[in-house]
Amino acid sequence: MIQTVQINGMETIVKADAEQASRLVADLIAAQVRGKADSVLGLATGGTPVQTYRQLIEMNRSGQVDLSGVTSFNLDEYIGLDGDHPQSFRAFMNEQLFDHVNIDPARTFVPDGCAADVAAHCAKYESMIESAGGIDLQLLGLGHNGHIAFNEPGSPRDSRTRQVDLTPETIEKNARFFDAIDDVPCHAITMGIATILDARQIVLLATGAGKADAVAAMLQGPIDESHPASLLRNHDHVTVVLDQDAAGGLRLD
Ligand SMILES: O=P(O)(O)OC[C@H]1O[C@](O)(CO)[C@@H](O)[C@@H]1O
Repeated sequence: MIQTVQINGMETIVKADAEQASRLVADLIAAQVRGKADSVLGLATGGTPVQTYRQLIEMNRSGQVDLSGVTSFNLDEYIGLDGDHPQSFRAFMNEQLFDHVNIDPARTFVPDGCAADVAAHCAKYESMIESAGGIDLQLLGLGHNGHIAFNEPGSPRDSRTRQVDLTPETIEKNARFFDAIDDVPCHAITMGIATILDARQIVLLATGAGKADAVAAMLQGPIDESHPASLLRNHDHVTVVLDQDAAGGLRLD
């Protein structure tokens, strides 16, 4: 089943399964880069984009997409983990994508979870994005509680890159990547809602039945800071890519 629908102004594409949804997202990223070799990509971590990154690796190896001119900025990083820590988002990105494609490592940026002056680092991250020309395409996952990046419920719509506290729910969900829940950092650096909304195009990928409620609230609930992903409806170029399970809570009439 392939279905493309407009839901409250958001182009929503429902694919049969997570693999097909991930392939479509890889195709959208590749199309962006083919159209503009020096594209600035905003990238995400978490379980959701892993298959998309595998597809991109394959496409890069087979010459279907050249990432040598691309600059990337990741959404977030745990406070207290340096880039060598196996559970840091920098290590995740290196393992899942950067080490396997021809992107220039010097042009891959992830917030520094061990920055001595976090506020100054966040301000610099914002100015680096601006100096790079802004983000052409921002890839997003979706938290079960509606978070985007680490913008938890209640995050202000005008928020920019900053230090945040993680909710107990997010810590619990992300504990699967750590040996023990007590190892999960309680704080992170994240791009803000306004930083994300500055991207020229946003592609949000959500898969699995566990995301169905968050997807329905994002697309068909109130636009409200209590569900940060709903604020994406204030952007005019968002593509939501779902598998059937993640679309299961939508009213499609
Ligand atoms: O893709 P997952 O692992 O379900 O995570 C969803 C979201 O949660 C985060 O991992 C943060 O908790 C985001 O980076 C991601 O978009």
